[in-house]
Amino acid sequence: MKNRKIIIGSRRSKLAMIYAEKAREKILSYVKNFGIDEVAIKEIETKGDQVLDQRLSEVGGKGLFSKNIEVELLDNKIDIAVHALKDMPSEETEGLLTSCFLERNDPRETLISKNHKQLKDLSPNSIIGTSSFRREFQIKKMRDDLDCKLIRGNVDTRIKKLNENFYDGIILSYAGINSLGLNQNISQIFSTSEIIPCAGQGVIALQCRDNDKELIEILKSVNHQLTHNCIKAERNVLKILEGDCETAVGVFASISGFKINLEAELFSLDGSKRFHLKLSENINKANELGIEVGKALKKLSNNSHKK
Ligand SMILES: NCc1[nH]cc(CCC(=O)O)c1CC(=O)O
Repeated sequence: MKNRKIIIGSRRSKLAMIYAEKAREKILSYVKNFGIDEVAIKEIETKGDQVLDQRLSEVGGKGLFSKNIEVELLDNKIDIAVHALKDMPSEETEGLLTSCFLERNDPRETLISKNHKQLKDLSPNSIIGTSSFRREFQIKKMRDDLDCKLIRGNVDTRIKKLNENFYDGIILSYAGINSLGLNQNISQIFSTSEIIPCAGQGVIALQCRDNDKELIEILKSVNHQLTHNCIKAERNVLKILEGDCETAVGVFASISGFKINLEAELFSLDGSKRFHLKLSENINKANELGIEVGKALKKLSNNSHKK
């Protein structure tokens, strides 16, 4: 390939731009081998950024953050779309390919609270800001007196709303806060078993057109294989459950030696029932493990997780 310029498209938010820059640097460290001249970044506004007063599931569900960016990719206006994997629907858009993932950032969930209190020390009936049913049910599992209220917006907007006393605490991912350099706000970090993250949390995904052979080759060398194995397992659980943003499901895969461990929990639609599973497989069976756990959870829930 000669003198090709690559354009990366990403959401306009500060965090998305940091993710795009990470992807850019990673690609640049490989391009010498591929004859790429320049890697540019283009900011794209998405519906998920525009509508800030409703739950994502109410605005229109799947792909709110990714759709506009995917359209630009299909229209040849950009060459690579960078997404926070957890914001992507579990089914791939026709004509596109997502098979390159950067090494996972810290996948854990954190509490940011007034006066740096831990969850157990919050006053009775405190208000937690989250727009995710998964986080709501997981928090209530630990403290059933707490009240969860909708919060939307970027990470910094959410912290601002906490400081304006609309909430006593908010739950955010470590990866986002850390990437923005806002760690000093963190009051508590939960282990991935205390609060099982959502599938793909902390993973940056690079998507391209499925017929862009040159780029597919480059992205193959950029891809972090162990992360790839983990998210295959995690996202297969979502596929089997046919979940959307309203599905309250935590899924987390980790590698130890030649094993891949998958822990998952699924809640019924009203949050009253919890189904939990933890299984291990040989690392080259990541796909199968995800399917197995997904099917087992589906059976346990007897479709109580769906409308
Ligand atoms: N849905 C919002 C979102 N999408 C990606 C991240 C950052 C974490 C990540 O990259 O997985 C966040 C914020 C959060 O959950 O704290």
